[in-house]
Amino acid sequence: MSGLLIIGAGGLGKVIAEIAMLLGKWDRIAFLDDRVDLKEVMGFPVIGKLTELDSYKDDYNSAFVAIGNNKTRLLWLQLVGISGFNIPTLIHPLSIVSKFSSIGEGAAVMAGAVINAHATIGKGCIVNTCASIDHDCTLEDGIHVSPGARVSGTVNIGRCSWVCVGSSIANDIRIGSHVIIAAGAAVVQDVPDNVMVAGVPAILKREIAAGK
Ligand SMILES: CC(=O)SCCNC(=O)CCNC(=O)[C@H](O)C(C)(C)COP(=O)(O)OP(=O)(O)OC[C@H]1O[C@@H](n2cnc3c(N)ncnc32)[C@H](O)[C@@H]1OP(=O)(O)O
Repeated sequence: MSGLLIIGAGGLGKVIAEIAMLLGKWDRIAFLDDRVDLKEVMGFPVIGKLTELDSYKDDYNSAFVAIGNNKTRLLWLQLVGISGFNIPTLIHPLSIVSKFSSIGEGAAVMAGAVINAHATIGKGCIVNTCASIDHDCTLEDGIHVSPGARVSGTVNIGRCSWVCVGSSIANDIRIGSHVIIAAGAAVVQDVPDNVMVAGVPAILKREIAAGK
């Protein structure tokens, strides 16, 4: 047994802590969070700030980044790797994940999610509650597929994109990097990099400045 440090004690951190608890692989779980007043979440201690990461390496050999912002999550994932922590993949026991799929380090699959055969999920991705990723999809690093979103077969999604709650993507579609697909959208054609699309069918709503 060993220790798991969860980076970020917000909503995502809580869900991650519960999955880690259910998996039973760690004998202690703690958070790092920059809110000075926060001392405990769900019975797990908040033991320090994010910048203090390195000082906890002796007591916690694994770390998981639970930061909602996709770019920030990937950045911290890189830092956690450089610091030499093990980076687990956290899969809720009540999700359905094909043995023919692959899921990158630092990614999480929440309760009720389904990942079908030959889907590839990148590092630091979040497949949230009851979302589905169908066969032959490729999700690059740092993507968040929000609760109840549906990604049909053979869809490619670029780095750090956000598929918002309840949206759907038709099969054989390419979604660019740093894209936001708004809540409830139905995407039926390819989407370029750095845009927000919304509606049924989804149309371009605005551009997103590169790097945002
Ligand atoms: C466990 C969890 O909680 S995980 C988190 C889950 N959360 C989500 O999935 C977030 C869902 N949020 C949304 O969908 C939001 O609307 C966002 C993030 C897309 C808003 O993005 P923004 O770029 O800030 O959109 P903004 O408010 O500037 O709106 C831009 C335009 O898009 C429209 N728009 C925004 N969202 C939607 C939508 N879901 N459907 C249709 N149109 C929309 C706006 O009305 C506006 O239209 P207009 O230019 O014609 O007036």
